[in-house]
Amino acid sequence: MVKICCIGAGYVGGPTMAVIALKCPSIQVVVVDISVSRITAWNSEQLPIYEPGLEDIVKQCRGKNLFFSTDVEKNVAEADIIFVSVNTPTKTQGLGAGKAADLTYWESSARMIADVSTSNKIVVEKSTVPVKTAEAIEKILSFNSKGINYQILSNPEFLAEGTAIQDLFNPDRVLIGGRETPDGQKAIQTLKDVYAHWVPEDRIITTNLWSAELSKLAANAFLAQRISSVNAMSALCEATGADVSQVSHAVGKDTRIGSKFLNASVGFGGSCFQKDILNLVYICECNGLPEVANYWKQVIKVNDYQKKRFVNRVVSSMFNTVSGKKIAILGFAFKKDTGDTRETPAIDVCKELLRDRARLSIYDPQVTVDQIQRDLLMDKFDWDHAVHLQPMSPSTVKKVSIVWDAYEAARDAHAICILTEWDEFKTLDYQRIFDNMQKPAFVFDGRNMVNVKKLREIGFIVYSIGKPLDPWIKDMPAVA
Ligand SMILES: NC(=O)c1ccc[n+]([C@@H]2O[C@H](COP(=O)([O-])OP(=O)(O)OC[C@H]3O[C@@H](n4cnc5c(N)ncnc54)[C@H](O)[C@@H]3O)[C@@H](O)[C@H]2O)c1
Ligand SMILES: O=c1ccn([C@@H]2O[C@H](COP(=O)(O)OP(=O)(O)O[C@H]3O[C@H](CO)[C@@H](O)[C@H](O)[C@H]3O)[C@@H](O)[C@H]2O)c(=O)[nH]1
Repeated sequence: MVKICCIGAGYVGGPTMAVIALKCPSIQVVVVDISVSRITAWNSEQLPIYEPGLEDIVKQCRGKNLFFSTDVEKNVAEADIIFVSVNTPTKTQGLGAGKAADLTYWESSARMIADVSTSNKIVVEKSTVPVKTAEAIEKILSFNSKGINYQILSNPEFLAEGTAIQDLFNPDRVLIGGRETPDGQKAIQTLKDVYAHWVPEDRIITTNLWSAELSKLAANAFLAQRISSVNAMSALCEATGADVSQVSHAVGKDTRIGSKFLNASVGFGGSCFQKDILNLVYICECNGLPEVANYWKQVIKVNDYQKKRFVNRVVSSMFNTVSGKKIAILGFAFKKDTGDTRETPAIDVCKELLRDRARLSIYDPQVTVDQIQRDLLMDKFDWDHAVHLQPMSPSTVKKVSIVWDAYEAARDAHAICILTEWDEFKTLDYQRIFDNMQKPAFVFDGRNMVNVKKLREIGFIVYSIGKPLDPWIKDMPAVA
């Protein structure tokens, strides 16, 4: 029986290994992690991450050919294929701080593999890493090899949160990079055989190591670039009376451009886009390519501009002051169908509003009170580091209440900001909400999901990203 061990039981390690276990009953899969609480949760009724469809799969396979364990060394030693799916955050200190990927967790995993291995291994980079990381890992392993043959493969993951299971069941492509030697090609074939249990062969792409590593960064940069492009257009739409939804529909109808990923928003979030583009920028700079670095840097700058622009709209519309005013925040996760808040635009928006002395009442169906408190206290990039580097028992952020109902959040509020596109926000009783709010009552829709016409009929003053402006808002330009 082929034995797979995955180091890192996070948003990638957990779902990908669960799907491999489901699709390959003849393979034994063990997911290991140094975090005892995470492993305990994977072995419990309450999984550590919320992902539609995941619970069913875990329940089907757990205890049969899918196991979660904190016994990292034993399971690594016994495995034939080791996936490394640990976090690769942005460095917060030292050389490359604020840009370069921090490979501390990756390197310690590689050293541990070298320490405990007694048989040949295929080591698979599942984490998103800088191009050429495989070479560094090869060096660590070969300097400590004790005669063991290690083959390193790059197999970046393209799943998106909220649709992870769907993406894993039916991937656009599976990418495997390896050495162009006979041993390298043999290792590629072994991994290909795993995916071939359910992925059609023509969707399994094989490349050299560096192309696979770089393709992951490139794919995320291209995706994020589309959002920054449409968000940049949204500012111009507001200035000219064009409607960004109509513009993206018209643009996306061109089959060369395509319609996906053209929704204007308060900004992209999530643990990957910003981190991976910063990483790409740093790699370009290190390779003496400042023009290329600046090109990609602009994607992040436009994203920051979009978040700032949204807050400016809120404050300027409300007579340039939100001091002491209650503002309801609907949605805190970085997108719907996940409880993940890493780099969510809600953090920046909330922090800015708090700086302007607003009182916030936050509602999200999947994010815990503790997580929101932690996020509002944490410094940039700290979220992706070990727990001991994060505020341990967050003291309550004053002026923030976290409630479990959108109506409660909006009661007596002056304004509502919609920051995550949860489906339930489409069907709220906005008349009831309006009746219980201070007047004038504002809705700032950061996800373009409300029916603007209906809400204006109720009496709301509505701001929707990139849409023709309410006359009220038009007269109050958002100047930074
Ligand atoms: N989240 C996504 O949607 C996504 C998608 C594609 C790729 N990625 C990439 O995959 C990687 C993992 O992302 P994630 O979101 O799953 O991260 P995560 O933080 O949810 O999980 C990483 C896990 O690795 C564990 N870990 C760290 N060092 C360890 C060690 N030495 N031994 C054992 N366990 C260790 C941590 O405790 C943590 O539970 C990152 O490189 C990320 O960029 C993420
Ligand atoms: O038209 C759009 C599409 C997305 N977003 C926002 O962009 C962010 C990222 O969304 P999405 O890409 O769907 O989720 P992620 O889970 O971050 O997935 C991205 O990052 C992963 C980690 O690298 C990759 O594996 C995926 O392919 C890539 O889509 C979220 O805040 C979305 O709300 C928009 O604002 N407009």
